[in-house]
Amino acid sequence: MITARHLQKEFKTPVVREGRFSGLRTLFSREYLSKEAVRDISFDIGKGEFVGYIGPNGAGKSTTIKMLTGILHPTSGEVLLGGMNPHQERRRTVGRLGVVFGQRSQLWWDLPVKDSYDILAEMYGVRAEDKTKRLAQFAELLDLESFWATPVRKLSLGQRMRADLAASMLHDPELLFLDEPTIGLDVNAKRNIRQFLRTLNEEFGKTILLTTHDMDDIEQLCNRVMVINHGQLTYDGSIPSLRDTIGLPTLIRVTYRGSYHIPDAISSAIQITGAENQIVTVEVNRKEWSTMDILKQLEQWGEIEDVEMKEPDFEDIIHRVY
Ligand SMILES: Nc1ncnc2c1ncn2[C@@H]1O[C@H](COP(=O)(O)OP(=O)(O)OP(=O)(O)O)[C@@H](O)[C@H]1O
Repeated sequence: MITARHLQKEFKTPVVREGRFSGLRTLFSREYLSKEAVRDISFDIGKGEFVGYIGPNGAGKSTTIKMLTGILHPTSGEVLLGGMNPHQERRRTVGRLGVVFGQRSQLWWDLPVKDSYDILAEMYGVRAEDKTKRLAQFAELLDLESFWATPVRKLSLGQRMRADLAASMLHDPELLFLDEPTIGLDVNAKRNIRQFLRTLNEEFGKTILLTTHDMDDIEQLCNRVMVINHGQLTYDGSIPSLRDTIGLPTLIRVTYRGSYHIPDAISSAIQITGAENQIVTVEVNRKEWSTMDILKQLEQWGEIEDVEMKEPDFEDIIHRVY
């Protein structure tokens, strides 16, 4: 569905001159600073995948998305969306993709929400009956009707995001690019948006590429994550294998019934981080040891009453990757 081959983007900005007539001298300057925003990125995204594209600020995410959607021309490399080059075959590819930027709206600020849909349907050549059918579907899934007639500028952020998502899907694209769709939203609004995205992916079979700084979005929605840092792809795979690669320890809290005894020599795979009253806390690397093996060890120390396990937070894992 999406193919990126050796994508590169270098930005050249003129060196800013100082002193008298600095603006004019900068304008005619032949000296440039170059910035390699994206360096030799390649990947394939198949139909129906839900992929998270993450990385620290300035890593090159937006630049990649702009190249994928045909807004920016790569310095070198190739992008194909469903076999088409989005830059050269702009009109055809635009019809197959939907884009949502959390920070910007594609709706008309002073018009009621429903008027924006009329304009977009016209622009994309959506037939009247398709528009009615899809809007009825989205109205139900996103509860649009309560602000149907409200001018976009008066919508709350959560309402605006729901309205924008419906707008991006009005022409029924197969591919959806989302840039921070839950930014600034409260817990409830985030949940609604995530549910809608899940429905689009699982029930409508849409292929989705999601850029976000919200790791809960990634963990809850994506079956694959790509990490970009300093313009390079540093990880591309599933979340469980990312956990394994980073290998942060799992925390196990064991409550013993009665007395227990921690032997002097224990496996180096187990680190004791606390032993107070009846509770012993250990950190274990589950890459080296299975849960059963660890529990068998802990059982030898005393009679176990209760066990609690805590996997490393996804945020902590990502912190290691960045
Ligand atoms: N038009 C441009 N001209 C010059 N440099 C640019 C331009 N657009 C982006 N850059 C630079 O390219 C690098 C990557 O920027 P990009 O916006 O792709 O990062 P990002 O990963 O989307 O960051 P964020 O998470 O902050 O949105 C940054 O150093 C940025 O300053």
